[in-house]
Formats: sequence, structure tokens, C-alpha cells
Amino acid sequence: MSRSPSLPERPTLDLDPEMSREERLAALREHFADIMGVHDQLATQLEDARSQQDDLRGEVEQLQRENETLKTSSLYIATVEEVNDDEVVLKQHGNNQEVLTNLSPRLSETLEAGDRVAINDSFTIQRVLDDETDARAQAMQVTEQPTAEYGDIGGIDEQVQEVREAVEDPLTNPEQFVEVGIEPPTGVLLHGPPGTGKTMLAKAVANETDATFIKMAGSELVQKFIGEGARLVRDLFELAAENEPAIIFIDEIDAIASKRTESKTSGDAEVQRTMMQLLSEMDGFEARGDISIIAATNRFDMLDRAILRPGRFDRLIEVPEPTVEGREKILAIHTRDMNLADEVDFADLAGKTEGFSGAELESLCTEAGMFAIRDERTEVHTEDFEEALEKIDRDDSPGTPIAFH
Ligand SMILES: Nc1ncnc2c1ncn2[C@@H]1O[C@H](COP(=O)(O)OP(=O)(O)OP(=O)(O)O)[C@@H](O)[C@H]1O
Repeated sequence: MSRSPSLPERPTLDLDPEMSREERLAALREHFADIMGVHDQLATQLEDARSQQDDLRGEVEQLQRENETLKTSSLYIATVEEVNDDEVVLKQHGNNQEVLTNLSPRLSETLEAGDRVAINDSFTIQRVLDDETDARAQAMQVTEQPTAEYGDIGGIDEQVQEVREAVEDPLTNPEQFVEVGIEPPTGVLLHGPPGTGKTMLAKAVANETDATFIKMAGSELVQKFIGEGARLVRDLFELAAENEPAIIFIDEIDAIASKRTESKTSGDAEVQRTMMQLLSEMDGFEARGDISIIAATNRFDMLDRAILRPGRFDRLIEVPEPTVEGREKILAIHTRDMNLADEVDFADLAGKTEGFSGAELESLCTEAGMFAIRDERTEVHTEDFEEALEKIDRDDSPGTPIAFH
């Protein structure tokens, strides 16, 4: 900005009392002319100042507009990879593009590798985001002690037995494997239709072995924590190691371990990296101590076979839809705490609920209880189950999920 010119000197009037009248008049005229000169100079300066003020006002408005756009426009998320004196290497999430950008002095003291930042179109860091512990906590659900027990699971006794052998024995009786000279299974993959008790089974083993239960949903890893999948997988194993004995449960593993698709979009590359991280964690898992990994999927057909190799998810357990006997057991389990009339016949209900999953049978029981309440009764009758079934049939028209899930 140009400096403002200094003000002109103020003219002075020197009137000598000895002066004649004409001389004084002449001096006054000269003084008047000086004052007019200064006046003109000041007027020009004022005009310049005004036009400068207009220019500056225009600049301020322009900056305000830019500021607004910066504040309101969408920003990209990136992770800081390296910080130098006045430059920083960033990796943009989503496309994983690496960029070298200038670092503003206000950030140079505080920014560290690993920080998450919001950047604009020209890769300038606009702000530093909260650290990843939030994301880590959001992405993983840690339950010190789940409450499910084996006795709460109906109709899949064989599967319960298999999971116990694959997970419980290595945790509670590792010497057995050393004595026999075999490696315990690394990972267990539960596969089968939704709502058949896969999560419940994993929770029950954690409960019965007093292990910390750490759950992570594969779909969240790739949808919610874009660009951070691989790091979260690393964190997941670290967290498990800090909380031994622990059971890592990865739900919807198909979201990170699907067969490679033809397309080479950056999203796929990101999913691939997350899966590779998972595989490398599992491969380097020899001295893993007391950590078990259980994964679940409803889409076994979509899985990349690489995750099923020995030393990875090498114990496959299918959890099918319950049979008629299974449904009878599940109904008995979910009505244990209900005030049921003697007439309620589980075998009959089981016959009428072909194709129902455990989760749907649980909903059926709750809905029957609701019908009893609506009828101002405290005892649940067969007719309540019948009405609940009708309601489900009505709500469950093709393509509509059962409404009261
Ligand atoms: N075999 C079962 N015995 C008793 N209850 C069951 C059974 N299967 C499911 N349930 C009930 O349904 C609920 C949901 O089941 P769960 O989340 O374990 O199913 P899932 O197979 O993991 O489903 P998804 O694949 O959709 O994640 C359980 O909390 C439980 O109340």
C-alpha cells in the first residue's frame, strides 16, 4: 500500500507594526494566496484519499466474498504425510493423490504427520480436523463384556460347537494345540443369511471366555472412513492387543474383501488397501497371544478367495436359516421372559414360520406381546401370535423388510 503524502506546511503571517498600510495589504494578499495554495493542495490530497478509500473498500468487499466462499465451499479431506519447514506432503482421501503444498506459518508449529486436515481446491490447508481417536472410537465398538450366552442361541448347536472349538479352545487351553503340534485356526468366518445369529454367536464366545469384544463393520470402514480403512484395521489389531484376551469381530467382511472387480476406480483401490492391511495383520499373527478373529458375511459368494487361504479365515462355518426344530427352540428362547398362556404351541408356530430367521422370530414374539398390550392383557395368547404373523405377512410384501425390525 502507498504511504499517504505528508500534509503541506501551514502558512504563517508576519505583520511588522512598522509596515505601511500598502505593505501590510500586500503581505495579507500574499498570505491569502499561500492559504489558497495550501487549500488546493489539501483538496487534491483529500480527493486522492477518497479514491484510495474507494479502492480499499472494493478490496475489502472482494476479500469478504472470498472468505465467504472459503467458509461455505466444500473442502476435501487429506492426511498429512510429512511436514517440512514451510511445506507439507498431503494425501487426499478418496483418490489417494499425494501433493506437496505450502504450509502457512500459523500451522507450522502444530501440524504433525498423521493429522487429518480439510483442504480447498488449491490444496491449501483450511483447518486441522479432530484427531483420529474419534474416528477410531466411532469405527470400533468395544464391549468389555457382552451378555449373550450359548444358552440364548437356538437351533444352531453344531455351529456353536464348531465356534467353541475354533475360538474358545485356543483362548482357554492353548497348551492342547502345542502338545498335539498343530496351529490353532487363525480366523473363523461365519456365513449365512441375515439375522441368523452370527453376531450373537461371536458375542457369546467373547462372554463365555471373558474376552473383550471389538466389533467393526466392514461397510463403515469403506463408506464412512474413506481413506482411513487400512489405518483403522491396524488400529483394530493394536486395540485388541491392548485388551487381551480379545475377540475381533468384523461384520460384513464382504464390504472390504469382495472379489476384485474389473473397474480400477480409486474407491476400489482404497477397499483393496484395506483388505491387504487386514491380510497382512493376519499373516503376521504368529505371536498373537490371546486374540481371535471372527468375521461374518451374508454374501459368501462375493468373497475374494484370498482371505480364505490357510492362516487367514481358515475355518468356515455356515450359519443357515433355522429348521423347524430350530425355530421352535428360538421361539422358546425369546418367550422365556414373557407371560405366555399355556395354550401357546411353539411347534405349531414353528411350522407356520418357514423361512423366518432368528431375528424375525424375535420380532414376532415382541409383536405378539404388543398385541396383548393393545388388548389390555398381561398374558400373551396364541391369537396374538396369529395377529403378529398376519401383520408380518402384510408388511413383508416383496421387497419390503419386516417393518418392526
Ligand atoms: N439362532 C438364534 N437364536 C436366538 N436368537 C437369535 C438367533 N438368531 C438371531 N437371533 C436374534 O436376532 C438378533 C440378531 O441376530 P444377529 O445380529 O446375531 O444376526 P446376524 O446373523 O449377525 O445378522 P446380520 O448378518 O444381519 O448381521 C439377535 O440379537 C437375537 O436376538
